[in-house]
Amino acid sequence: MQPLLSIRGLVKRYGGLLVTDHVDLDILPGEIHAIIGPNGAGKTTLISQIMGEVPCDAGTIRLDGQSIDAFDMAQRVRAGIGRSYQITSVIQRFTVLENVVLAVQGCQGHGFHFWTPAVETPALVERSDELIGLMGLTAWRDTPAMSLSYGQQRQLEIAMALAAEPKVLLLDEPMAGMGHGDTGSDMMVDLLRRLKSRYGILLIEHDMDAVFSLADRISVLFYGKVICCGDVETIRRSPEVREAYLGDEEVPA
Ligand SMILES: Nc1ncnc2c1ncn2[C@@H]1O[C@H](COP(=O)(O)OP(=O)(O)OP(=O)(O)O)[C@@H](O)[C@H]1O
Repeated sequence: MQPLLSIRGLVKRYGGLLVTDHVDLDILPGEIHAIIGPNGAGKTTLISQIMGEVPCDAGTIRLDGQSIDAFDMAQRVRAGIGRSYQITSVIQRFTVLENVVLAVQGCQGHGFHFWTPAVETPALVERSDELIGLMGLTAWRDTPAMSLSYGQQRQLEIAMALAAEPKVLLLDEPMAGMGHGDTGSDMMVDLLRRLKSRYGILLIEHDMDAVFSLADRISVLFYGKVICCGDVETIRRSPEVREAYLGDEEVPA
């Protein structure tokens, strides 16, 4: 099966610091590939390189077989790479629908027609409702974002990232700020499981319960280097991974 995203020999240096150390990584269609690693291992930098926000010092990135190395960020988004941010891009006083409509409108290149509010443009509303449904927010469609729970705001962010119709979705800590096993985090796990049939997903997450229940494959990053890549069992059993990252932590069953 051809990978949706294929990374080879990716390098990033900040002065003498090798932050991304010749990373190879594939995301297959329908796969959640998680990246775990201690703070400062280089996870966010790697995502930023894939997105084109941080320039690479060496290596290649292919999307669906096509090199995107020369693409800027906007071209990468158009080619099919989507990202949700740790820092929210939601407009708090807008409703769920208004936020998603704005994202869809921006991605579809609709101009602003001041005489027709975007929320009254049927094609935009239809597509937005689909994304709102996909992210489990239909009951909150007309609720201002500021009245949503933290977890629902993260769901809204992902709905907005999906507006660009990505092939690959890069998720930077979608469970951040939610407690282990709270309803928001359980809900997000269910939603991501549903999304993976439609998108390849690269998941950065510190919540190990979530990672172990969702990931098809896990790459462990340590000082910028992938020290182990495999399925959940391989990662759980790897003495190298335990030593480097999991330590003596109780690994979820
Ligand atoms: N612009 C920069 N200039 C210099 N060093 C940087 C820069 N951005 C990141 N770094 C360094 O690169 C390393 C990797 O950082 P990065 O944020 O990618 O790690 P991370 O694994 O995402 O960490 P966390 O889990 O805490 O989010 C760190 O040592 C960080 O200090």
